[in-house]
Amino acid sequence: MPSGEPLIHAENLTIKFGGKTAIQDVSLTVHKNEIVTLIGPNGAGKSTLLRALLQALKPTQGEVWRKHGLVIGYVPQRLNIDPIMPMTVERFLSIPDKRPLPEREAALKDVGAHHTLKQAVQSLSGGEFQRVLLARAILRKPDLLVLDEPVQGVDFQGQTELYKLISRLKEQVGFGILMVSHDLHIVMAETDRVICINGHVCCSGAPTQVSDSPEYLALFGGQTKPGLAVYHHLHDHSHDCEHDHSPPTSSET
Ligand SMILES: Nc1ncnc2c1ncn2[C@@H]1O[C@H](COP(=O)(O)OP(=O)(O)OP(=O)(O)O)[C@@H](O)[C@H]1O
Repeated sequence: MPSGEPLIHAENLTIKFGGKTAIQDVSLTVHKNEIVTLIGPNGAGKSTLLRALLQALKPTQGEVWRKHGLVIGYVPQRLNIDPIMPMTVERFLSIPDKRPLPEREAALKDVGAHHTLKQAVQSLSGGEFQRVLLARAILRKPDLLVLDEPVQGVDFQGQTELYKLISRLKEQVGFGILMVSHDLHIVMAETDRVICINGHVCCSGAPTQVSDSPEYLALFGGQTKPGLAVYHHLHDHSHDCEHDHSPPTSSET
């Protein structure tokens, strides 16, 4: 059981786009000092859920509760930087909130990317860019970090390093962390709780519980090269859970 205070709680969230149900009856809580990882196939509703938690999207049903005064640092899945207009990391870190330079430098040091300060954002490697995005998020001094696939485009070695870094930041600062990942194997070691969604919550629990479960083995048992395979939740297995596991369809309105 998580020992930290609850930071954010989603209660029975259902989100529909027109007649199409993206997520149905999804509940989750993230506490201080824990890492919760959301996994699920493409189109499972992970980003939709994050958007609702970030209050960028109003749920069709259900509610989001946040701790009073909660500050969230968000690392988006994609960020398009204009390739024509060079922008240094130093300047990038002052958007949208301008923090004093020493704070920006300290955030970059925290994520091991201080050397990039004067570099153009467009010239960074995938791993460096993810670290800079992380620095920008922690500059807000958040209680909760929300990371939508934080290692996208980063090689295997870099992914492991980034997850270790995220975990270290959690230990140092006591953030609550909610992240989306496709690569369960690598993220496992650094995660306190895994929630598998495919329109609804399929399974959840501590990584060891999940990884020992028949559901998990049916899904991941055959993967011998962690991190190299993209996770696909095929749903060609059975769960112990009693609810329906088919993805939501437009008829589920
Ligand atoms: N603004 C929108 N309008 C209509 N449908 C949407 C909208 N946003 C998301 N959807 C649909 O909701 C479903 C869930 O999408 P979402 O992006 O949340 O999935 P995801 O799990 O984050 O996928 P991925 O792993 O590919 O990023 C998809 O079927 C998607 O097409």
